[in-house]
Amino acid sequence: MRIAVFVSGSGSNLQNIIDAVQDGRLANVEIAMVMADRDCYGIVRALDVDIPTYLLEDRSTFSEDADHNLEGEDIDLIVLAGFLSILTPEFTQKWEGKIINIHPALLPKFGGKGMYGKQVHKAVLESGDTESGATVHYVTAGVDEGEIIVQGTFPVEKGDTIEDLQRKVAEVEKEILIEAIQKINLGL
Ligand SMILES: Nc1nc2c(c(=O)[nH]1)N[C@@H](CN(C=O)c1ccc(C(=O)N[C@@H](CCC(=O)O)C(=O)O)cc1)CN2
Ligand SMILES: NCC(=O)N[C@@H]1O[C@H](COP(=O)([O-])[O-])[C@@H](O)[C@H]1O
Repeated sequence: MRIAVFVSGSGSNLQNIIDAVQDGRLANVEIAMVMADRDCYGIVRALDVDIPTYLLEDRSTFSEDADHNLEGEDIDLIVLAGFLSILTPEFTQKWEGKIINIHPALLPKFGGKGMYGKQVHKAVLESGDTESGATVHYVTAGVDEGEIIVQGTFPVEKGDTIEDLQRKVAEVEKEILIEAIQKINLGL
């Protein structure tokens, strides 16, 4: 299975996929390309292992530019990994059922436009919820509205900070993203 990974940030989820391919947890999966909508450390991680990488900085045309780069590459799955731009309806329609995203909360709670990174953790803490987690879902034109594939949970403890949630989310994401990709890879 050939996958393309879209990034905007540190690329910890991309690194997790790279590691899983290299150690055999993701057998017969190839990261064919990485595309970024801004200069970010995710690009460094991709270049370190010689993955073809594209920096598409014009946000107004990212979906169109990304689609152009995907043409003829036989991509089976697009993974949004810490990706922060909203893809156009045209793009999500063309690639329907082939785009997944990882979100740092238990959707459908704490999702939608404006809900990314620390904003999500802040909202979870302010809600008083005693459980949170992360979600891998299919991507549609709406933001964070697609069918849920896998979720993982952790307890939110009294006194937890945004940084505590970031750490706990990262641990759960390491598991569920690989589980989701493998599930799709196996046609389950
Ligand atoms: N069409 C879709 N595009 C994207 C989806 C999706 O479900 N449908 N998921 C997001 C990922 N995401 C949450 O998991 C998310 C990312 C970004 C935002 C957001 O509000 N972004 C800001 C801009 C932030 C920036 O560029 O620094 C905005 O659009 O105003 C919300 C949710 C990826 N794309
Ligand atoms: N709504 C999108 C969103 O908030 N994505 C979140 O960005 C973080 C950094 O990812 P990274 O380290 O892989 O770049 C991850 O926790 C991911 O869930």
